[in-house]
Amino acid sequence: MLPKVKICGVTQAEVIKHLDNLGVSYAGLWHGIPEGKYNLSLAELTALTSIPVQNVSFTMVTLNSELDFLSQAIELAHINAIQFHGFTLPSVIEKIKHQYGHSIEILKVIHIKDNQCLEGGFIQRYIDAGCDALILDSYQDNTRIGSTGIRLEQHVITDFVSTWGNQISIMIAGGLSENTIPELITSTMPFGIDIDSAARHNGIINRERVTAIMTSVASASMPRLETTTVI
Ligand SMILES: O=C(O)c1ccccc1N[C@@H]1O[C@H](COP(=O)(O)O)[C@@H](O)[C@H]1O
Repeated sequence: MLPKVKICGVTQAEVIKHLDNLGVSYAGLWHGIPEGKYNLSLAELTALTSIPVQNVSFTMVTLNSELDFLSQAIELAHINAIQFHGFTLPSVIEKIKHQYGHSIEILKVIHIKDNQCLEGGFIQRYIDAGCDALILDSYQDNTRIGSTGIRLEQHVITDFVSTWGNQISIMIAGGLSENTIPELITSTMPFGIDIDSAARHNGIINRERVTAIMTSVASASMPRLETTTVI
């Protein structure tokens, strides 16, 4: 199975249609990211998630852990998944899962700084709370919580996947592009990849950029043919 692709920070209806046609699995829509450059109001989130799609899961990306805020978005917009960025408590995830069950997929970002996992002691609790997948991403500080441009070192990814990959699906984020995807897929074959910056041209998500990413994922995932030398 091909790794799933999430493209993050969508703000336009036309982009949703492109992502859906290109076979992208998750469209990340920012809501509850104060002053975030792609942040959407509830009305904008509701409008974008009303577009009919075949493939894409509408994924609300948020730093907000307040239950009233989350419930309002779930009940008014047509979201399929929530990506909790930042330091959400496992109890919040447990409550959302308890209330909405399988209708909302939960992706929890696990932040890596200087090769250390900042939520190291919480991973089992996130899994037990009902998270569907974890996203490993690089973290700099409170002002650069995502899109840091810092790629995770391969040994950090390998260690994490070998420790937790038998319990939960793992996605990888952090400065990925069509140039770095092949190495990641060959060495790790993650459940999914999460991309923001590399999907853009002049700051706008671009069909050609996403096509390059999808092509890279598909070709890197093809089984290699063994060559036999006949003497
Ligand atoms: O980009 C940000 O500043 C940001 C802020 C709050 C939540 C998420 C944010 N970015 C997310 O980081 C990953 C990886 O992006 P990239 O490919 O490294 O540019 C993605 O989910 C972004 O939306």
